[in-house]
Amino acid sequence: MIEAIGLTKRYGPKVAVNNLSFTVKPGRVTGFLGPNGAGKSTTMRMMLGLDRPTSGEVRIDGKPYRELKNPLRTVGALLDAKWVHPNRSARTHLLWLAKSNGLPAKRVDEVLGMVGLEEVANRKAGGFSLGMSQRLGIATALLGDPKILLFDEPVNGLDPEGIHWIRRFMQGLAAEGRAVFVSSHLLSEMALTAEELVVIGRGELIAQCSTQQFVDNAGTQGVLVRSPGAAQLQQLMSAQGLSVRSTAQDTLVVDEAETEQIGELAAQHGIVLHELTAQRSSLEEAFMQMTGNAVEYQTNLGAAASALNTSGVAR
Ligand SMILES: Nc1ncnc2c1ncn2[C@@H]1O[C@H](COP(=O)(O)OP(=O)(O)OP(=O)(O)O)[C@@H](O)[C@H]1O
Repeated sequence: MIEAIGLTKRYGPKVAVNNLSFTVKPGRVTGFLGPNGAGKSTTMRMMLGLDRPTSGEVRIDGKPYRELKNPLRTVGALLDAKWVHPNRSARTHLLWLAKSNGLPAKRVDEVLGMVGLEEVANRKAGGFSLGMSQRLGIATALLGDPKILLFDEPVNGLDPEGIHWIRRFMQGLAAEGRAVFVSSHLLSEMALTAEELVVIGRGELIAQCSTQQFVDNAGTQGVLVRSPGAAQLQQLMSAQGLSVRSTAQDTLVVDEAETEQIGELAAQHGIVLHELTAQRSSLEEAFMQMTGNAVEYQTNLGAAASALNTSGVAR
């Protein structure tokens, strides 16, 4: 299990990560979601002891990374798939790492087999495609058979087959009881991969909840109404406390409303409707709105938070 507690990182005046607290539990894939520049890589580096927090701490099985007796046997990480000497073969790279960390050489063939690189194991890693490099990075992370795995944007730049393979592989690792923490800036990708989400925007926590909860709440609901009696209907809806905007002479958009409610109101007052359509913004749009605007534009904080009206959500 990983616990981030009040984690903060400043680079001069820039606050990259701000008072971030969350937990990563074993037996599931936890997605670490946030747009580019949100602070995901900085957080992961602090988790691995590669960057020192300005304040706060990360505990891995109750201890900071630097106090782990056998770090590679506890935590495996893929931060940068191209971090391999280009003239070394995949096998030599893994053997060198295994040797320098007191791990048995036979583990190298095991991990090469797990990621499907046996046939190219003696080729120079410099000539590997991005997908092969990612597999080698994953093999490296698995070398110490760790219970905790961190992957930073592992599917970036991969083709659909590579993405599918990594997704299934991470889910398999979680099914073995490992804690898998994987970052991405794509909600659609994480919705398919992760069971739990930690969502950040501009360095701050927006939500930690199940993916299902997040997806159910992320798309804001509205209703589009077209009516020759739009002006009268707008007055009636405003009187009921609904937020209504007129987008054309006969067209209204009502936030956070249900079609039934509006249809019944119109019927009660004999107002003719030409159209009554439920609208749901796309998940990715809702996510960008929450993570992009929530922190920078304080006036939008309420709207962003109400879109996520769940108990596991930061406000
Ligand atoms: N060494 C550094 N010095 C100054 N600013 C930094 C440094 N490292 C990161 N930052 C800034 O901190 C913020 C968070 O960066 P970080 O790379 O952690 O975000 P990210 O969510 O991983 O984004 P990406 O998906 O683009 O990698 C960014 O604004 C970045 O410019």
